[in-house]
Amino acid sequence: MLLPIIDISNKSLSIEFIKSLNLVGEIILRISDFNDTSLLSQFLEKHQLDRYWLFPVKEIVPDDIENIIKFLDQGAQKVVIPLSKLLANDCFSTLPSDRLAVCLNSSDLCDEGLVKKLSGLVSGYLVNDVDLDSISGKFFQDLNNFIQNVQKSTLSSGVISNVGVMLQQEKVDIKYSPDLVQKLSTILADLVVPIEYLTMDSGNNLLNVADALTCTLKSDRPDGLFITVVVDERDVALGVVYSSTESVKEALKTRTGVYQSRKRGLWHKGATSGSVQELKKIEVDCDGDALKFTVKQFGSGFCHLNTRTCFGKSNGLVALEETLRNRKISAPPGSYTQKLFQNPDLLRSKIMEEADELCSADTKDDIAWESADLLYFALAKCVANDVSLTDVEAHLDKRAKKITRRPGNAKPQWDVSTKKTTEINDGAKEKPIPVNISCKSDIIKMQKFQLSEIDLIKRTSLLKRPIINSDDIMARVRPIINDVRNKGDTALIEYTAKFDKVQLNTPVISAPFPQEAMALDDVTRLAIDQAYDNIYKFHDAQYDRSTLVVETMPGVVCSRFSRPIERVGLYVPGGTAILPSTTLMLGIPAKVAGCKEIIIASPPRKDGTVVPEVLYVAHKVGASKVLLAGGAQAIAALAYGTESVPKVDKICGPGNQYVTAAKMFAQNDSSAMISIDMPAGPSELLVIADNSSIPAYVASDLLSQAEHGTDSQVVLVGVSLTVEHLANIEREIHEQASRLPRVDIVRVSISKSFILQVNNMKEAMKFSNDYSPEHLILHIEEAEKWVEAVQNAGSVFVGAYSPESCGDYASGTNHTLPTYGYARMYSGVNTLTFLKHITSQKLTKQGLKDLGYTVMRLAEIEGLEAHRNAVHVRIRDIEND
Ligand SMILES: NC(=O)c1ccc[n+]([C@@H]2O[C@H](COP(=O)([O-])OP(=O)(O)OC[C@H]3O[C@@H](n4cnc5c(N)ncnc54)[C@H](O)[C@@H]3O)[C@@H](O)[C@H]2O)c1
Ligand SMILES: N[C@H](CO)Cc1c[nH]c[nH+]1
Repeated sequence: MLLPIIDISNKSLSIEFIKSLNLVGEIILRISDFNDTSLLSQFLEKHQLDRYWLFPVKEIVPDDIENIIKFLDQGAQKVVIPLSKLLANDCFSTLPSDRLAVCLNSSDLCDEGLVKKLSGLVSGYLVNDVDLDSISGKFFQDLNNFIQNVQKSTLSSGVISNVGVMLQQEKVDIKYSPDLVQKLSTILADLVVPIEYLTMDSGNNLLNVADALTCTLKSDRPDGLFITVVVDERDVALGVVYSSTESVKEALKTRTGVYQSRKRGLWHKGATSGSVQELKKIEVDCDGDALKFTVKQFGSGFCHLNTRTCFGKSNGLVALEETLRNRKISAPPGSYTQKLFQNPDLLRSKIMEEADELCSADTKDDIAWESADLLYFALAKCVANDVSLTDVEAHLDKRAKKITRRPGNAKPQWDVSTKKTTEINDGAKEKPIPVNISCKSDIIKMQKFQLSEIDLIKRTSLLKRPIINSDDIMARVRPIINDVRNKGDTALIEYTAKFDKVQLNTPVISAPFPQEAMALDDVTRLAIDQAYDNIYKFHDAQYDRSTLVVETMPGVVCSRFSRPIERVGLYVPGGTAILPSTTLMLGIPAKVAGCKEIIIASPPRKDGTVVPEVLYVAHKVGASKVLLAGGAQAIAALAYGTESVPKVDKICGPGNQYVTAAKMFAQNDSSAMISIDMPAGPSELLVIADNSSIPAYVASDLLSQAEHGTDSQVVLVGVSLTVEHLANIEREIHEQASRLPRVDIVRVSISKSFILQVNNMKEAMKFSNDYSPEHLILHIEEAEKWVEAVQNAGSVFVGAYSPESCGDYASGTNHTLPTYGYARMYSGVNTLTFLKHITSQKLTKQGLKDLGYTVMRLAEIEGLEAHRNAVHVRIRDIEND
């Protein structure tokens, strides 16, 4: 759409105008002194900008990133770096890609490899110096291709990239028109417009901001109005209204809630009732047919019924804040809340008491309960001092933009830790670590061993996985299985309520699944479809549909043909992560094999529904039912059947210890008559890396498995790594881990994992084969050559550009693989997992005659006379013929 650009040294800028501009999106700020933050600080304070990019003039972008971090910490959404600098310096890759943009020339768009080089580095692209006349020619096509490649390359990252087009400024008659904005928006490009060319009114050669906003919108109403959702600063929906270009113009000019009434024309919200609105933001929805106005609502509320919203009462923290505010104004006699307002000492004591109780809580319920208590008293403190939830959230949002984290150590009086790890790298001064989520200060690191320094006992212990107390787990699983066998659906529903905290009416959804329950956005659907195609291709190629025919001797023909296993149950874990990918990995080979009935089981979401992505895949693979249950209860239902779940012949899929134990139990129970794929457990990975490896890649691979669960185990086998190289890998592990949303899981799994230094590749391979990892990644020179030496592993990833994530999701191989060392004797899930083979034979008279004496002699040796006789009666006839 529109990306306004402002030179902050320009003294004649209107504060009001810039504030209005910021309501419709981010603004690019041109700065000419990168070392002086004061000019920028003054500018930001004066104009109260909260959404902006920084675009330093070319010469001043420093190679060292300290200053960039400083600006990002200060709140810049993105910093723009010239292409040459970005590619020349590795250090930019340590910054989050959603906070960097690159400045390119139009000629760079034709460089085919560029998008790949920039992917994962930046999320904004400014195409500089574009000739206005070229926009309708070849440039437009190049730009379109470039943008499509950018979108494809960021498909799975969830980061949305902006591409802005900056026109050459030399032309005096330059005209920024809504048509131009509209044309670029058709290929998802934004027009960068210097503020001097923008207006909130009208003017010669000036572009009206509201026109630029609404020209990209489409209305599906005959009156051409745009549906507008109005939300408060906490994103709570207040109501739905309509806007026109005129009303948006007025709203931007006045920075208040102005809409278009279908009956009364322009509608200044609150003009008569006093319930006015201060406009905070206007956004366009993803497909350009609706607007969202974020407002600060004054007065009794948004609704004509004098309630805050048109959708009834609020709940949760919003409702609590409202109640506390009301109590502050007038409270019923004896109100405890008012007592708190009047007695700050009591309030202080309660906050301390509840914080202490929260620290001691350890079950899910207790933690939720104690957190609720603490939030109540914390909010009472806020309301007593006129601090709103919005004020609190503004701080959180500001902190979320910071990419360096504070050490986060507790003050001495609260510090209960035994080890005080405040220094990094043996005493080196702690340098800022780009991270935006965690305040924990401990270094995230793996244990370290040197093969030449450990004895055989230690080596053997390193090969073992953490011990699971199977008696204990079995004791928990057995009653669950028995209950499901005896009480069927009722038990399933009870256990889902107990473990997954969801009360279901029915535990099963049958095909055809409702379209709305598997509705996905285009990007997600495309990603799943592409993964589906690759996985299908690879698994289809595994299926040899021909019959094997061998004439073992003249007249003796043996053959073998395959048949699908008819009814299969596929378990898709869902405890800590949603796993549509596992649905693909199990469902596709079952479909390729031709299984008649595919039933997918997965724990339901908190609202009792199935993750739409999982349901979409279930639909694609032709599943007949989805069972909304997890754990041992789901496995029991599949193994024994219930009123609504048909019993299956084979159960496949990974899961936690309860799932694995239940699969093993059912497999050993002959009354269940069931087989399983393999005993798959917590994810694991072994990386072999030498000095040619790229530390950031090695670390990223280790973390990609460590994030699965606290029980995941990752191993790095270092081949003669130099001290410096190993330190780089360790630093990357810490820095990248600290930035992960699942840092708390990683902190535990990484601390249980280890690095083993060995002297050469032979030692490394020997250790890896003995360990038999689920995944093996080779970050070594001539990696391909070493694949031959792999004896035991679930799946191998060869070279720097084969991250395990590709195999986890979309390259084509399967990700349900043997763990726990079972790669010594099991294969991962594949098409054969869902097939069985039947053999047949046909002997001619002559064939039987020639083989008969051998068979009769062998039967004689075993003393099985009936066997011998079955041949004898025939041979006798043949010989008498
Ligand atoms: N090898 C692979 O291909 C692969 C792929 C994905 C995930 N995984 C692994 O699968 C596992 C997924 O585990 P998860 O927990 O996230 O999901 P899950 O679906 O396996 O388990 C969740 C279920 O566990 C049951 N449960 C939880 N606490 C229980 C208790 N105290 N007693 C009895 N039952 C209980 C509940 O019924 C819940 O629905 C992880 O270990 C992960 O590493 C492996
Ligand atoms: N790495 C897992 C197998 O161990 C599979 C997976 C699912 N989602 C992401 N990865």
